[in-house]
Amino acid sequence: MNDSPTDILRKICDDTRAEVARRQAEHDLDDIRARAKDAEPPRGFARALMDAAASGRTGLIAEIKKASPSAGLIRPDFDPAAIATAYKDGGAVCLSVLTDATYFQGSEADFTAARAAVDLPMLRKDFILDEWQIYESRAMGADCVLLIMAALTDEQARSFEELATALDMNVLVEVHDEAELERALGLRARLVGINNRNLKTMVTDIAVSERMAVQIPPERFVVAESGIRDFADIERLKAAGVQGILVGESLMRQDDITKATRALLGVGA
Ligand SMILES: O=P(O)(O)OC[C@@H](O)[C@@H](O)c1c[nH]c2ccccc12
Repeated sequence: MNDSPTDILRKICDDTRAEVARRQAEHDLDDIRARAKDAEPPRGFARALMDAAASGRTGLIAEIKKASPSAGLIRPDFDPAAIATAYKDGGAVCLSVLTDATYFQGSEADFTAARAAVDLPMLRKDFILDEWQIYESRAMGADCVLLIMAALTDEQARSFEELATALDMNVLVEVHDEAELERALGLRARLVGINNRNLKTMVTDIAVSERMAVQIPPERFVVAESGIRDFADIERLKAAGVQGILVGESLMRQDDITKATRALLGVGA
């Protein structure tokens, strides 16, 4: 690994730790645990994806993303509830909502507004570095959390997965290369996400998913993430064994999100 101190992921993680410490000062562990216990029951995230795949469709996790470090502001007229509804009408089976404020201009309010607008299972998309954030995710109503192998030790990944599972959430484990994949396969998570974006260079290339999907054993469910733009991309990914996709930017840039989502999935209007 050639992690340098200027590595963007490292910087995001440092800032996230500081931000989490600020929030922990408002809600300590007992408090956030109690809120997680009282949260609305989980919606089956992995099940929704698997049902789609079982009926021959590529399960779309559509992402609500206002801005990103690589693209800057993506959607100025940002209404998470309206976008959630448009995604659902377009055929998304799950939603992902960025809650990181510093780099993605997201928030917990975006997440809860989207969740209230639709009945789709919800991924809380953030940089999870502390068990406190797992309770926090369930407390806001998350049905799935993302665990980024590049940001975690094996021990952290294992214990976070165990906690998320105990709270009845699913886990999407994210990998970008073979070394991370090998570590991820040591976990129990069914859902393995291959991030096409190189977090050091910010370049996306769906060939990363094509190369890696074939290395993932059939009992796992393969999700390709980032840089997916059209139906031709999906056909390429499907041919490589990808069963689900996570798409944000290319849909968030469209005026008519429902229409764009249908077009992406190759569904007639
Ligand atoms: O907007 P895109 O290129 O369609 O990508 C979506 C999603 O894969 C991307 O937002 C993402 C994948 N892994 C992440 C980890 C943190 C933040 C963001 C991400």
